[in-house]
Amino acid sequence: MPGAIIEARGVHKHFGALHVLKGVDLSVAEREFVFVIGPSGSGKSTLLRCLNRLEQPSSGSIMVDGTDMLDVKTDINKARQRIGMVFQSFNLYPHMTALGNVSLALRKVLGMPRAAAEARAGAALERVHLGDRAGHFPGQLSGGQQQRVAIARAIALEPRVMLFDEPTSALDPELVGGVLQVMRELRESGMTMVVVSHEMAFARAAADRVVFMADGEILEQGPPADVFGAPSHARTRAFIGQIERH
Ligand SMILES: Nc1ncnc2c1ncn2[C@@H]1O[C@H](COP(=O)(O)OP(=O)(O)OP(=O)(O)O)[C@@H](O)[C@H]1O
Repeated sequence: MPGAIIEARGVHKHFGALHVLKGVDLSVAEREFVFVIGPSGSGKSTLLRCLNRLEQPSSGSIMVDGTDMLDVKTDINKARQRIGMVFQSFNLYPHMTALGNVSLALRKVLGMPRAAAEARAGAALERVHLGDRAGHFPGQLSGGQQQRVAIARAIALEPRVMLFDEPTSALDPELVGGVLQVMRELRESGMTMVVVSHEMAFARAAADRVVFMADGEILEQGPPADVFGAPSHARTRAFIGQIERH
């Protein structure tokens, strides 16, 4: 794909005898919002984790922002600085404030001096609408607010792409909306995003492209209106039908 910022080709991943990714090709254009859906165990998280090499693919090629993620000569920590990731669990330090958590990442990863790191961390917290919670500890924040701190921590590093792995799955339903709103705003600001999530209404409303995975393969993909409205594959139809009955 011309202008792709993520280009994964023929990615296979085995965990022992388990063949989890079976030759996945995924290209993501700059500023594109790609939403990956599919049944549990289909390999969605593994694919996402291969993109920033949290998992080492068994074979294939992965280029992100011009960097060969699988080349042994690639400085993987440096490459990962340009790939923000948000997980289901927030992974915040409980003894540090929201500002402390975000600025620590800047100091550790970018080596920024404390004052500059705190200024940038404060701006990132503003972007996730937590400017007034900068001095709060994680235990004083709701799950949704903690996840927004985790998003602030990722965007403060000014990544070129953001990966989200089930970012709202651990949240009570009433806290999901605030996190999705922040993701929507991030997308509107032009961030390239790949999201694995079961938030189908959000996928319909906000994604540029929906990718349906089953059994380690991409079975179909396209604009949300097509994938949800007129899925071409029986497995997609079954999956969407099942989700919508719930
Ligand atoms: N580190 C690992 N070691 C062994 N098996 C793993 C590992 N990580 C994932 N798997 C297996 O790989 C398969 C795909 O898992 P993955 O988490 O990628 O699926 P998923 O589509 O994201 O599912 P879910 O929606 O349930 O998160 C599953 O069978 C899982 O048990």
